[in-house]
Amino acid sequence: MDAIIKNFPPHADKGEATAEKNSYMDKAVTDRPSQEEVENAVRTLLRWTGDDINREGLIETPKRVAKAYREMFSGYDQCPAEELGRTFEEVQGYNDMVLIKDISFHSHCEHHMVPIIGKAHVAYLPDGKVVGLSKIARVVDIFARRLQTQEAMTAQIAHVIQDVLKPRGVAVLVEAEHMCMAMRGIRKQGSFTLTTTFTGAYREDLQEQARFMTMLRDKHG
Ligand SMILES: Nc1nc2c(ncn2[C@@H]2O[C@H](COP(=O)(O)OP(=O)(O)OP(=O)(O)O)[C@@H](O)[C@H]2O)c(=O)[nH]1
Ligand SMILES: [Zn+2]
Repeated sequence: MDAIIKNFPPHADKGEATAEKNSYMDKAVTDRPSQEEVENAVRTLLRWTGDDINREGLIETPKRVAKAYREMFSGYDQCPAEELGRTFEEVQGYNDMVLIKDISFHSHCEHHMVPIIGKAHVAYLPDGKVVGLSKIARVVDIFARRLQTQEAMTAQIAHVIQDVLKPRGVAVLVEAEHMCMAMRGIRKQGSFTLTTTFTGAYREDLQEQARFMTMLRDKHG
């Protein structure tokens, strides 16, 4: 496990980016500003809205926003691989699909820093060992609490489960609404984006893929 958990700044490459350097499994070492700096930055954004930063209702806002950001972006302080470290082998030889549906998440798009609201559906085909169900949801949350594109988040969830748990295959389907498309820009409410990543048997065997999709669809009736 130690070999997998590495620490380095996620954007610190000096023109020599490698897949390893940008590993989705890392606990990022961040270069955070001071409390004073971040509160000043929020004041600048408040001025950018056109509001009066000195009115009573906004006095504490910079502090609140700084605190909210630490919570909403807490995924940078956590390592998804670590969550998958504890596994169970006593499952009576169970080796069929484990599917966790409807894992709700809130993320933020890396382009506009506004919410992405959606659900992830994650399945894997065990190879002798399973992981606690909540750990899969924790992995989704960790990646969601970073700035994201939906495509990257979908791939990251699938690949970390594949790399750490080493099941026969992983299937991830993410469905989400992007507030940057609903609240601004094109302003399309209710449009959902679906993304999938399949690894191992799910990628190679179309029947396994179809079974995953059927089990998801069955739930929706
Ligand atoms: N592929 C992908 N695109 C995303 C995601 N989240 C937001 N976007 C898109 O990122 C694009 C950024 O486009 P730009 O033209 O650079 O920025 P913009 O002028 O704000 O774009 P508009 O939203 O079209 O006004 C937009 O088309 C967004 O819809 C995502 O998770 N995946
Ligand atoms: Zn966006």
